[in-house]
Amino acid sequence: MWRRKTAIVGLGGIGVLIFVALAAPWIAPYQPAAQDLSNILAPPVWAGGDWTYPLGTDALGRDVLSRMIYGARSSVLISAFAMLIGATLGLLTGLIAGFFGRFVDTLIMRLGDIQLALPFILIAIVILGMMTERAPIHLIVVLGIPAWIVYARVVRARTLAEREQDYVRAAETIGARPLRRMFRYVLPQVRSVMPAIALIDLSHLVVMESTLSFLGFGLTSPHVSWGQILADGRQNMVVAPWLPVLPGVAIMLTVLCINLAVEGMRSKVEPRRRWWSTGWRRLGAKRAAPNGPAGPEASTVPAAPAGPSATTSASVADEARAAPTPDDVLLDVRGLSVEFPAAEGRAVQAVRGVSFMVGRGKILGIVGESGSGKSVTSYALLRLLSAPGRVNAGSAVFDGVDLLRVPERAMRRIRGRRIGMIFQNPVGSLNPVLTVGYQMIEAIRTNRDVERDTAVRLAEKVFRDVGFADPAHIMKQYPFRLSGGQNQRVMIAMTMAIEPELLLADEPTTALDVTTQAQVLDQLRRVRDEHGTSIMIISHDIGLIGEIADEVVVMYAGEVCESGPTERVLREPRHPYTQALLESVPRPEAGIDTELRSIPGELPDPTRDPVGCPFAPRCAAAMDVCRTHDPQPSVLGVGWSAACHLYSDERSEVTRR
Ligand SMILES: Nc1ncnc2c1ncn2[C@@H]1O[C@H](COP(=O)(O)OP(=O)(O)OP(=O)(O)O)[C@@H](O)[C@H]1O
Repeated sequence: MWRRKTAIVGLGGIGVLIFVALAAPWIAPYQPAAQDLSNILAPPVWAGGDWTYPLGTDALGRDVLSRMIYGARSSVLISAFAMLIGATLGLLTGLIAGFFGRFVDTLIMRLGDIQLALPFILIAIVILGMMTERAPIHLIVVLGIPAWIVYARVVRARTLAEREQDYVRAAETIGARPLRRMFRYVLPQVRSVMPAIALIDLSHLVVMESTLSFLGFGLTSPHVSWGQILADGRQNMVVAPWLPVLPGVAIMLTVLCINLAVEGMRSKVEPRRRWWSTGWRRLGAKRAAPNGPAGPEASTVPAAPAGPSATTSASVADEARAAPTPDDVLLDVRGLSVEFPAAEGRAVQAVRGVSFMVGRGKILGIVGESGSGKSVTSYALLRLLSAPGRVNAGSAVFDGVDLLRVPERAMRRIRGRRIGMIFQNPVGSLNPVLTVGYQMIEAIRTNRDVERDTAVRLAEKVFRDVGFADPAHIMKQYPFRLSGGQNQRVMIAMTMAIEPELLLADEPTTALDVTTQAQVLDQLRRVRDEHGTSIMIISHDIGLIGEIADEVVVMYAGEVCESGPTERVLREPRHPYTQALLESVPRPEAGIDTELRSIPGELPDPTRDPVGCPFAPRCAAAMDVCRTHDPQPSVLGVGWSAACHLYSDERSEVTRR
């Protein structure tokens, strides 16, 4: 709200300035060079002068008000046109450098470096000093051309990220020429950075133009600029102090208004800073790049959906994909595949054709050992994969919207606001230099249109809800002053305050002691029960998933090996991997003497496409077919399936080892 108000003030000021600049010939009472020699250094009205010259006159008897008005005209026109030249050159060169890369990029960027190393003001003085007559066009060219590098650097960086996007590659495969790809696919994504840079550049140009005029290298008479008025006024500062003050104040107010407008525009052109932004940062700066599947033309690999519609047949899976998602399903992920291209044309296949559903108001647990693809799955859903990771197949329909294909702008409105995330390391996910109260209020106000007082009250309420007896005290604390459990509860409180429909919790209790773990799980249940939030919780601890989840998805080597209602899967695990996972954690019903077993062997090399079942080399029940054929999910009960040959129709034809 505050940001919006300051932006309105800034834009209002700029609007007034533009009006004055354009209407100068009509609103200025005199010509700027007209002299009244009988009224030299007449004082302004507040210093005893009369209304003939409201701002007084200068040493040549010229009306200061008229000169200020015409000065605004010069300053605005010169700065605006110089900005347009710089922005156009910078946008084109940045786009070309980023898009074509290699030699072109090196050449353009080194030219930029050379230019930045040169003292701009001295060069401008030399060039302008060689001219006896200086009109606005001369200043526009001298100020405008060097500004290109400011734009080019930012545009290049954006272009570098954007050209890697699958939809740009897809355009290439359908034959779109480079210039078309550059202007039609990349340019619309990168141009959003321009308004904010242009405004910053504008304020810089206003100051530069005034500085050059002040130094005597600006416009020559009859043109007038604020810098010139300032320079003239300096000579009579003792007898007429208002003369240098008036243009000084005008320059200062102009720069202030532009900066206020920039501040407001930042929220429009940059992704909004959210409470979890530090969390994203933890994942690596490049994660924020959108990485949906390869555009509308992307092929999707048929994959059998798990859950209620899981079958053994790919064709039935296709039918299921076409079927509308039931109303009680909030998130429907089908055939999700993610890869990380590696050296020598290889790729880490982190997630392979994963399908699952998250019901409204339900908790889904995703379990599997380290490296099984759990986290990558959740990052893919939020389109926060670290580069060069990309989704190469699948869909993830969240409340009717495919998260993997929705435009990035719409995705920004979904992330945080509709889908929240809790990270493994809560301390690292909070900004260490801001109090948790500040971060909480910022989170609320970024995502909900409420006044500060309301946000504070809401913050106190949710902090109380997550078990802080004295919310006011907690809100004054910095994250490092709180324990891991307290920080995790802060993160949960932030999520509760924003009330997303879906909460992704990646190992939310890993760093916590058992008592605090229980408290955090309790909080998550309360979020579900009181707000109806659906939760997708990721853990390597199947015992923990058993405690909290309604449905469970067991992942191994990037694939779903078993999924279904938690109670059934944990009571009668069918997939040998699920069984092995359960045998590796203590269970109350197993008895005190039961020995915990570790799973022998290790995960297969993710850069190699596994032949047959990926778990076969570690599976005590492996059969010959397991080493040659990929098992398809077999339905075991309502919403329960396992991808294991033990339950496939062919099992009678194969020999147990
Ligand atoms: N940035 C990356 N570059 C290359 N490979 C990656 C990258 N991030 C993840 N992977 C690979 O993706 C696979 C799945 O990783 P993921 O982090 O999803 O596993 P996980 O089951 O969440 O494990 P953990 O519990 O340890 O986080 C692993 O083989 C991992 O090496």
